[in-house]
Amino acid sequence: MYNLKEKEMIFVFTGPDGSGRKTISKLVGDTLQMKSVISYTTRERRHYEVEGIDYHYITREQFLEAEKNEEFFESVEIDGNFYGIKEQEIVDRFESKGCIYLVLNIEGTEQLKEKFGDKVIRVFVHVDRETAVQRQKERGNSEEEIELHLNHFDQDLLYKEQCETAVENYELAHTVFEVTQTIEKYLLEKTK
Ligand SMILES: Nc1ncnc2c1ncn2[C@@H]1O[C@H](COP(=O)(O)OP(=O)(O)OP(=O)(O)O)[C@@H](O)[C@H]1O
Ligand SMILES: Nc1nc2c(ncn2[C@@H]2O[C@H](COP(=O)(O)O)[C@@H](O)[C@H]2O)c(=O)[nH]1
Repeated sequence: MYNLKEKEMIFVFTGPDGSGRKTISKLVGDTLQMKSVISYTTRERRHYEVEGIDYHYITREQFLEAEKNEEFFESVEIDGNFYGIKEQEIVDRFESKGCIYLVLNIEGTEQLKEKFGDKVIRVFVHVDRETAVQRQKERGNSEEEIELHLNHFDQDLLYKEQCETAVENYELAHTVFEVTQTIEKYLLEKTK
């Protein structure tokens, strides 16, 4: 397992599905010139997703083989599908910059927090249940998928209290501004 170096940090965007983590993290990452790493998943590609941009879509066999070879930095099973981030890709990212961001479910976030402590800053993004459902419907998620997400919505919300920072995501520009400022503070602190 890769051990983060002294000044290396990971910002993890977490929270319930549909809260806007991917959207916010991308905009904040672009603003701060901070990059992410694309996850591998065995989940089927949704019609609006693109291979190599949203995920790398692989078979269960490929995933299990990679797991056997200890290629994953972290991995989880969610609603019957596997998700993971390749360690080598994390190492490559850290070579070009000392901080990266990831968008993870709560279990994966907690795994990294336990391993790396203060080097992991958790940004919890949240909206109310109705808004999360509405956004997923508008984006074209199936009813079944939304239902699966809702099964752990309330449980996911409880994790907010444990995170280093939390933000409500209603007005996009405002949320991005707030999160950018928060992350900048952590980055400034790191350079001291
Ligand atoms: N502030 C906002 N106002 C309106 N729509 C938003 C806002 N933030 C995100 N969205 C939209 O909501 C949908 C879900 O956002 P996003 O994919 O970023 O969420 P997520 O938390 O990563 O969840 P998931 O894992 O389900 O994708 C997207 O269609 C996105 O464009
Ligand atoms: N722990 C990890 N969580 C991941 C990874 N890639 C994505 N995710 C999270 O999984 C759920 C479901 O995602 P969906 O795209 O199928 O709706 C969501 O919370 C993602 O943020 C990963 O590599 N590890």
